[in-house]
Order: sequence, then structure tokens, then C-alpha cells
Amino acid sequence: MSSVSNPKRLGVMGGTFDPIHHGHLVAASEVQHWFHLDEVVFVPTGQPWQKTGRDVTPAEDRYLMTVIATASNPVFSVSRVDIDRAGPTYTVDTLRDLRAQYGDDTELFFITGADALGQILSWRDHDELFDLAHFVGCTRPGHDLSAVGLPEGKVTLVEVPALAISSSECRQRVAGDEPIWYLVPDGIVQYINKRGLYVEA
Ligand SMILES: Nc1ncnc2c1ncn2[C@@H]1O[C@H](COP(=O)(O)OP(=O)(O)OP(=O)(O)O)[C@@H](O)[C@H]1O
Ligand SMILES: O=C(O)c1ccc[n+]([C@@H]2O[C@H](COP(=O)([O-])O)[C@@H](O)[C@H]2O)c1
Repeated sequence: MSSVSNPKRLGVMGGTFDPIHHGHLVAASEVQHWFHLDEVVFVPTGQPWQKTGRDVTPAEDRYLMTVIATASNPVFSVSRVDIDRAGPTYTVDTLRDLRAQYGDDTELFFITGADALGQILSWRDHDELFDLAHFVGCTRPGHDLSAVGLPEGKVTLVEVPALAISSSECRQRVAGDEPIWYLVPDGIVQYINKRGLYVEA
């Protein structure tokens, strides 16, 4: 008797995560639930080439914060593919590397917020992206959620509980000696304090 197994459904949540916050975690959790994903892998960027104009926190700190924030969820994991690859981070490379690692029969779902979704046509090799993964765009306060101009059938828009949190605001709050409790997981507040991150805006 032959057994037929369903292909694995893998969510991919790419981000700079400087720092990771509850907006990221809620978006990933909602998409995991509604798309019946077996796992969501968080992929911190190595060199985010479109985030110019400020110094990004060292990759190892962003990686460790992502591990701390996701550790308690059994279907969340963290990948080093982008931080271990030299040069600017392109999602086309992320998806190729994950496909090689997880196998061709794994279905990839790239999870992105409305702001990032609106920029996809400026990403490297954007035509190929839609052959490698299905894209899931999530609502984000202050950004319109629209798939206009993107290939039909390759992008799904989902409404997630809106959290008006950004990494920029978290960094500014720390620099201004304002609290970030409950905007980020407790362990992230403690890690930021321990490492003295973001004291200068
Ligand atoms: N509050 C949020 N709700 C939904 N999606 C979000 C939210 N914050 C970030 N995202 C999405 O998570 C992904 C990674 O975001 P990123 O790490 O750049 O965080 P950010 O808060 O946008 O950072 P920054 O303020 O430094 O630009 C992007 O696809 C982004 O759209
Ligand atoms: O592939 C690209 O050219 C590209 C350009 C900008 C952003 N991205 C990806 O989009 C995700 C969110 O990026 P960011 O810069 O908003 O943290 C992250 O996985 C990035 O690698 C990808």
C-alpha cells in the first residue's frame, strides 16, 4: 500500500527585525492559522539594501532577538540563510535557498506587510519571485493593502488585527527613554537593555 503525504506548507516571514515586535508576530500567527501552515520560518535580513540612511543593528543581535521572540511558539522557527549570505539581501535568494533546504515539494508562502507588498516591483528579479512562492499581504495601519499591478492568483490579501507598531518607533522610544513594554515581547525589552541597543536614535 502506498502512502500519499501532503506537501509541507511553509510560511516565510522576512524582515530586518530591528527589533522584532508584536506586529510581526501577530501577522505571522494569523497567516499561519488561516493558511494552515505547518511552520513559519522568520528570516532576518543580512544587508537590507532598501533601508538606507541609518546603521542597522548587527545581524547577530537581530537574529538572537528573533530567536527569543519566537522560541515559545512550536510552529515558529528562525533561519540564518540571509545573514550568512554575503552581500545585499534579495528575497529571490532567500526563497531559492529555502527551496533547496526544504525540497521542491514544499509550498512557500512569503508573508509581508502592506508597505513591503507595495514595493515588491522594485525588488531584485521580481518576476521570478511569484514562481517561487505565493505572496500573502497583511494589513498594516497607515498603509493601503492592495495587490494592484501584481500577478493575478499569486498574491492573497488578508486582514490581520491592526497593530500600529513599527521597529522605528520602538528604537525612537528607547532613545527617548520611553517604555517599549508590551510593544515587543518581554525578553526583547530585556535583551535591548542588556546589550544597550538603540540608546542613540
Ligand atoms: N505592525 C505591523 N503589522 C503588519 N505587518 C508589519 C508590521 N510591522 C512590520 N510589518 C511587516 O513585517 C515585515 C518586516 O518589517 P520590518 O522588520 O522592516 O519592520 P518595520 O516595523 O517596518 O521596521 P522599520 O520601522 O525599521 O522600517 C515587512 O513585511 C513589514 O511590512
Ligand atoms: O529582494 C529585494 O530586492 C528586497 C528589497 C527590499 C526588501 N526585501 C525583503 O522584504 C522583507 C522586509 O524587508 P524590510 O527591509 O522591510 O525589513 C525582507 O525579507 C527583505 O529581504 C527584499
